[in-house]
Amino acid sequence: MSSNSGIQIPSRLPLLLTHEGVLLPGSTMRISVETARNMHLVKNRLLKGTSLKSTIIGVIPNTRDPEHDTEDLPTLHSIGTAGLAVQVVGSNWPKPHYTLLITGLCRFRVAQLLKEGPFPVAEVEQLDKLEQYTSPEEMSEAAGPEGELGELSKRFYQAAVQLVGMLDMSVPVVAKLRRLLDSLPRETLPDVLASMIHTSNKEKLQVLDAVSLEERFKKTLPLLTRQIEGLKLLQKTRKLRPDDNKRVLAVRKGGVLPGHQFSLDEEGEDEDGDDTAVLERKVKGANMPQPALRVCLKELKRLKKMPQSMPEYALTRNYLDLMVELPWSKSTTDCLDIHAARVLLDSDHYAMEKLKRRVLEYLAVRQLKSTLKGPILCFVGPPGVGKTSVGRSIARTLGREFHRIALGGVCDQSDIRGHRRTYVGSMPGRIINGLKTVGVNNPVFLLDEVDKLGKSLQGDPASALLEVLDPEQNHSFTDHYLNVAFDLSQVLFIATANSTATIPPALLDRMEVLQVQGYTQEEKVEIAHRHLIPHQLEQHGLTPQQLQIPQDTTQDIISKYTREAGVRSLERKIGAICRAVAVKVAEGHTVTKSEAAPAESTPQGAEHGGRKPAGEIVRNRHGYIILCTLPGAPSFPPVSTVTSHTFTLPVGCAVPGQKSADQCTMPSQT
Ligand SMILES: Nc1ncnc2c1ncn2[C@@H]1O[C@H](COP(=O)(O)OP(=O)(O)OP(=O)(O)O)[C@@H](O)[C@H]1O
Repeated sequence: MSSNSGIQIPSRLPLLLTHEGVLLPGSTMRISVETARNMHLVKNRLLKGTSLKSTIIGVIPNTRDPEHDTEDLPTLHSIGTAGLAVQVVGSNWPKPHYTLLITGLCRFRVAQLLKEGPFPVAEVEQLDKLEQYTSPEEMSEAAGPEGELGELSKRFYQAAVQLVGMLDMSVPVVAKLRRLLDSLPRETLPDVLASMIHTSNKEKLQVLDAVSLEERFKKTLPLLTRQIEGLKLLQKTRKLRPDDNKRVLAVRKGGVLPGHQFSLDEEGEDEDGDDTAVLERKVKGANMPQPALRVCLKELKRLKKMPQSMPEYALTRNYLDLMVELPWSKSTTDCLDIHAARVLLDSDHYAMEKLKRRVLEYLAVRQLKSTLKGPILCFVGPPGVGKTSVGRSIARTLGREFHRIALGGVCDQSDIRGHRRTYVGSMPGRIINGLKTVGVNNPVFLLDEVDKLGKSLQGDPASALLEVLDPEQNHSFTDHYLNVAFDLSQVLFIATANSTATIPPALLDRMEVLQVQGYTQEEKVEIAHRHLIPHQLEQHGLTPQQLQIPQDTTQDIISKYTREAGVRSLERKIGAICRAVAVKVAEGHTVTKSEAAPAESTPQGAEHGGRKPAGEIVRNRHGYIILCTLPGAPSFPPVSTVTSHTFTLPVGCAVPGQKSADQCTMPSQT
């Protein structure tokens, strides 16, 4: 249907190729500008042009697979829609990006491609009549009341009225749509309705290609009927099960209403409605206290009224998601068996009697009084004495969740208390985040390195901790982001510090300080053999048969290789030994007869006067034995003194006379 009368579009149009759908005349579409071609069009034509003519562009559906779209121009679909760019939104930072709002005017056919770059320009032939106004009567007259087109347009109009009648007329946009149906020329109805109802891109493309009006009516009428049937089914399902939103969704997803593009119809609103309905159910089922529930319901009400495209929608949604995820009344049951707790604590850590006693006391009182508030303990001691790891062990003993909050270097109070929601990128603080992570309201929170909190212009995090760590106040801890109180009284807070000197007095006053002393040499040897060596062997995939470390060797490592109150370096040294042995094991060294011969008979043994040189790993029949780790120092005990009873490791021992000549130097720690 060529147009000779009415408004004419320019005969040369710049072309915008889009993957984002099919623009039909009479509808408006938002198109994101991504390709270099389209970017040039926006920059050189839309942003530079000053006349109305320069805002008219040709929109052509890009039928090439977006995954394989390249710089070169694809084969152009022969029919496109001339559109008016009514809005160009975008920014040049961090990289140029634009979004166009385009209103479709009429169809055109690409007559000839005039240029390809930087953006394509084509000579076009206008296919639709573009007039200011054609009344429905004029249209009927033109088609003739008895003509097939007249009949088709009448049926189409009636179906459209039926469809709109099924929607909720109290919604302003629906009422407007009803008025629009009467005022629009009927020839425009197929395009307008096809862009509103659920149609796939392929179906829209067929409507676009239907140049003859009759064909267009024929193509869109079944789509309209399908939408009506879908709505009927939806309404029937609702009547049957008014509350079962899932069923409604399933009906939709089942293909009654295919396609998932933008539409003004009821379904779009429903999906949104379902989403908020699910959220509402979650809010009501989150068992939150009344004040928090009130706030949530208020926010939910606002959310329902907000369009999804509004930035605040996402913020409110995130807030509500967090609120429903928080463990307002979810807690774990404490394991109050004192005997089992004692065994567990002893199996995890050697010594540390004071700490263990305090935990058992807490357990005992909890047995007698179930509403006991969580104490706030502060373990103070030198690095590596097991303050952090005992915290983890306490959580395990109590059967509670464990969460560690590293406070070293934190200098912003919003790290603890969160940001107010008015800030861009606002987040809850670490306490609320931790609760969300563990999902229960009675975890063990380890506030690690509380003495290393910093101060800055962003406030003093130590002051923010005052409320958290005050048993009298923390039942109503208010994070700035949540803006409602959360009860922290069941949380067991354990702080760790290397020294009390840098802890602000007000904070220190709220905590029960338990000093953890450094270990004696004997204690370290016990810790090494009970915990560190088995742990390191496991970490390096070695068995106790493959590496046995005599107590004398451990003592030597402790006294000559480590100078510390804790056992961290000791653990590292043992790790280094394990790595060296792991290399030997991986190389597949097998013990030969000569290797198993007594060391005294070997030249090396003689060279050292019967003593092993320093820093050696000596292998026996069963595996490897570390004799000494002192490089060059002659003070380690001769192998003959290493007997089975000197081993703490349960399996295997060095048997005198099985020393090997296959020796290597003690690995340096890496
Ligand atoms: N008494 C002990 N029994 C068993 N293992 C221990 C003992 N003391 C320390 N350890 C071990 O020492 C290592 C270091 O401990 P941890 O990290 O808890 O030290 P810390 O006191 O928290 O140090 P920092 O103050 O530097 O944080 C851990 O692997 C831990 O298991």
